[in-house]
Amino acid sequence: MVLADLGKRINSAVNNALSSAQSDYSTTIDNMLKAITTALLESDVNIQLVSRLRNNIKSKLMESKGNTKSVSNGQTKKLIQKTVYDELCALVDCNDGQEPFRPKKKQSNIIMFVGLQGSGKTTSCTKLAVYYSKRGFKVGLVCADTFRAGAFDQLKQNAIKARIPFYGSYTETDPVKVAAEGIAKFKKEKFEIIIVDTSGRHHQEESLFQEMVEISRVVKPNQTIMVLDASIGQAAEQQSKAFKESSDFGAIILTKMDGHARGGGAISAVAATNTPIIFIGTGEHIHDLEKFSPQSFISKLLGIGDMESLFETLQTVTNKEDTKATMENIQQGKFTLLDFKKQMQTIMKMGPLSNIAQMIPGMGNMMNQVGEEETSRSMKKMVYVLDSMTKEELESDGRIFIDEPSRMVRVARGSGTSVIDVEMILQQQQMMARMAQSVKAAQPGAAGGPAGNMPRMPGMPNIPGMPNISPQMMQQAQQKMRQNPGLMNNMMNMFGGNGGGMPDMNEMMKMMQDPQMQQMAKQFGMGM
Ligand SMILES: Nc1nc2c(ncn2[C@@H]2O[C@H](COP(=O)(O)OP(=O)(O)OP(=O)(O)O)[C@@H](O)[C@H]2O)c(=O)[nH]1
Repeated sequence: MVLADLGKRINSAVNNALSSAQSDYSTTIDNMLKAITTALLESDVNIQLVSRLRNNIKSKLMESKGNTKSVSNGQTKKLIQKTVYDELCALVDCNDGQEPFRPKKKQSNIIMFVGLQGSGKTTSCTKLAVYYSKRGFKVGLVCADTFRAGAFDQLKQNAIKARIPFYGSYTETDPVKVAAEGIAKFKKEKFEIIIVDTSGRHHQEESLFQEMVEISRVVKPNQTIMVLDASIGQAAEQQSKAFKESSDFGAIILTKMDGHARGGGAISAVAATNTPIIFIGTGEHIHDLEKFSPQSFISKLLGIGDMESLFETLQTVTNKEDTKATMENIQQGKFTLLDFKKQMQTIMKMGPLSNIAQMIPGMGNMMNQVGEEETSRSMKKMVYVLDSMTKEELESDGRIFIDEPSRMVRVARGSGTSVIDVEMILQQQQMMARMAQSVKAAQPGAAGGPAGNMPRMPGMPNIPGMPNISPQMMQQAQQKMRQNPGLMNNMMNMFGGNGGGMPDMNEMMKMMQDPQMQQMAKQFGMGM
């Protein structure tokens, strides 16, 4: 059973309880808890932890039961959902009360990795290097694994791919010496984060622990991270305890959380040892590293969406200047092809589409319908088309292509696509441009002129993965926006109109709960 199945089973246990025709409150709760605990045990979560969760949920729900005889009222339903959510968060919460490590700019922060061979150490070193490099740190990688032949080549290949400077040796056999040299070199060159990858062994051996102690003494790390393979499930607890005695690591990265049934078991087992899990590895790609927080993890598990992670990701990829320029255009009722290109690039920079979809409430389902590969292919094609346009074309409202259709042929040829592909992009951009006009019309004090005077492409086919919007739907949306300027303001804020150039997540959350917005989203084919 993979983690997504665990989420589904917990959800269905809760939903069954909420819609239960059973008149007895206590029996309904017992049935729900039975289904939840079975699902958790089958995900390799420790039996004592499961039993504690069960008792906590039961006692909290019985305590606040009051005169409730069944779960029929809305208040009780909310209480059940919240209690289950809180207790699941507590199950994976490994907060030991310490302030998390935060690297400081303009000084050398040394991070040392430890873990067994094959746990995903080298991969995670590169992922973390990319994570910090995207946040503006100068990062270097040191390979102090002289035990496994090929370890340096692996780190080197990863580092080159990720464009991270690296240090290692093909001839030196002393890992302590390589680590010291690498650190000295990067410190001299004023690197702000130096990540040291160390050797692993297949088993927890005395020689490995001794090596960790020696490297640690020389390296003097600001943070030591242990890498654990989540597929070992509950055994993660024992492994982390064994390492703790030799290398006093302060944080854990759990790898291979993608598609592994035992991930939930591993997280809860580690949480029980009170060592913070700081990231989880969710794939082999360098961007498949997610900051771990109990709330984010449980929200994603239950398909509620995870705005916290979305905001974090957006912060790293959004170019404030670009967002500001697009917002200025929208305020003037414009949305050029260049604005369109920037939006596409932002979405594509955010990493694998399935990861982004998971963060947005309801979007995961949409991706499931059309398929990630198809959606991703369509988006890439769009970028190729936009890349083949001239500056004049990009800065235009698209009319230029209708006046001179030969431009479409040229762009199609240049991008290796077809004229239909170019037309489809123009249609998408026009749709956004019409929305921008509605936004302008709905602004307080605006003349409120109709927003239908944009050029229209006849008979456009659907774009897989993109909502299919009819002119009627567009009109309805425009009307709703004009009727409700508050809604429009929320939308503006969401796209960065709140002055800081960044989406305002509070506004976004509020907006998602707005019944009108939800109705509109439904019309646009986007679940919320
Ligand atoms: N699916 C998945 N695979 C991962 C993840 N992290 C690492 N891997 C894969 O796990 C395998 C082992 O990863 P490495 O980074 O080589 O492991 P290591 O711990 O450095 O191993 P040694 O260098 O031998 O000590 C590789 O095939 C990685 O691509 C993850 O989060 N998800």
